Amino acid sequence: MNEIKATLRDSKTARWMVLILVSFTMMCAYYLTDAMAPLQERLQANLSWSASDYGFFTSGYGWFNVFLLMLVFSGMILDKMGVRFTGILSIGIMLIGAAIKYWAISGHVQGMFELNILGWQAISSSAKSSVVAGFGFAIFGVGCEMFGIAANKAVVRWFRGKEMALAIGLNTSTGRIGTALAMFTPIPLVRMTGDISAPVLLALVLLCIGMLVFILFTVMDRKLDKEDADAGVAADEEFKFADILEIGKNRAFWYITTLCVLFYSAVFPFIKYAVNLMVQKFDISDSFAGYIPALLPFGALLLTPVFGNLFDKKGKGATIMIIGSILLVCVHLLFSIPSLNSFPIAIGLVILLGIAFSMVPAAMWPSIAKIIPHSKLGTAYAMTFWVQNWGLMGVPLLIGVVLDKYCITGTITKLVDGKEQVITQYNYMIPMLIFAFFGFLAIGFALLLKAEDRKKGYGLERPNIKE
Ligand SMILES: C[C@H](NC(=O)[C@@H](N)CCCCN)C(=O)O
Repeated sequence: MNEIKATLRDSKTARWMVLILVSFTMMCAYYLTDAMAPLQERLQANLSWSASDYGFFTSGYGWFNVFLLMLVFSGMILDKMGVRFTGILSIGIMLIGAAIKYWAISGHVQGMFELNILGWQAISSSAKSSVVAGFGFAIFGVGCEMFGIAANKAVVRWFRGKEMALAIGLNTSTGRIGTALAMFTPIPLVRMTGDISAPVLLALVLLCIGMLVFILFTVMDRKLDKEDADAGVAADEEFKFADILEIGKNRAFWYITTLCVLFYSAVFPFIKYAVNLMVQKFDISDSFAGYIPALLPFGALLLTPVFGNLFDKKGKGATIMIIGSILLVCVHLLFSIPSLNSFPIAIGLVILLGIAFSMVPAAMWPSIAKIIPHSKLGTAYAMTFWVQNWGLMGVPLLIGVVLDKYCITGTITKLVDGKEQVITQYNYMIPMLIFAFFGFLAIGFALLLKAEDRKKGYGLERPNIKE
């Protein structure tokens, strides 16, 4: 009988160490993604952005991923070059993008921008700084998504057959710490420094530390490669174009992917407007408003591993996704009711949204690993992220335009950071109904997934841990 040699992967300490290293960088990336979200009002007042400019800038995250198919290339690079190379490359790309974004909002870009193609106004008059910041965010988005798939693949590599869903859940949770910090640290930082770009600068410094931490991970991962080679563990197959076709033929994959774009379209874009919603609908003071949406990722950060662990031990992955989607619809419908505007309701709804935001990701990402072979996992995650990026790109823009067109209720003049500023007021009912509609469709796809799993026997309702 062949003796199976223990590798670094079999050491609990090594596995969890790897998770800490990868997750720290994930946290820095997520902080950078949302560090400007609480500044919507200030960006509008200080840089003369409209809600559409803010939506346009925010949609920048997905431009290159979607239109230049950068996510698909990222998946190929990941499956061909491995997690170490892809991880370092992605952090480098994030740093370049974030530096451009910083430059754009720190007063170096002034004036208005219009793009006319043969007399047709392709981009209506927008603040130049929002266009340049959007361009930087587009580059950053390429790196951030590339890092996301590399991190998922790294975690699966180290935790396969062990605490896989728990580890993916913890990795995602650490990302959520970044999002939570991004909700409540930027406004105090701007107040302290008097500089609207200070949060982005802090995020850039954090990401440089993230790069160093990730380099430590590559040292451990290289060691595992060597041990695997010595133990005769076959290296992953290289990427082939046929993989895309093969993954594309899997109906369950499309159900998960469609569920993913719908669900995330109702969460990440919501986060971008949540601080403003708290100020304008729930009348929460600007300095405190960020703490409420921070409960969302904070709740998710505590509960994602709980649901990941539940999935590992008890299964019920598809059912968890159905319940999470139902919860999402209920929360957005309640947010849309104008008379429900008290402080406890804001807190309660955000906490419920945090629970939904833990359930679906905790079951969704490990489910992909259950239906797609490991060698094609990078490509599969990339394809899912690509479809998801249509939502991350389109929905914030849609919400910005809807706010400007249908939701303005007036303007008020108030003191912001010691200056009198004119602030546009919005009624958020229509945006919340749009988010609820996405959630409603997500329930349908979660149900289809459960039926497909029953038919094909993928085991999404069965535990992940092999006893
Ligand atoms: C792991 C997963 N990541 C994604 O869905 C990314 N495509 C989007 C990251 C956006 C960063 N704020 C997740 O966060 O659940």
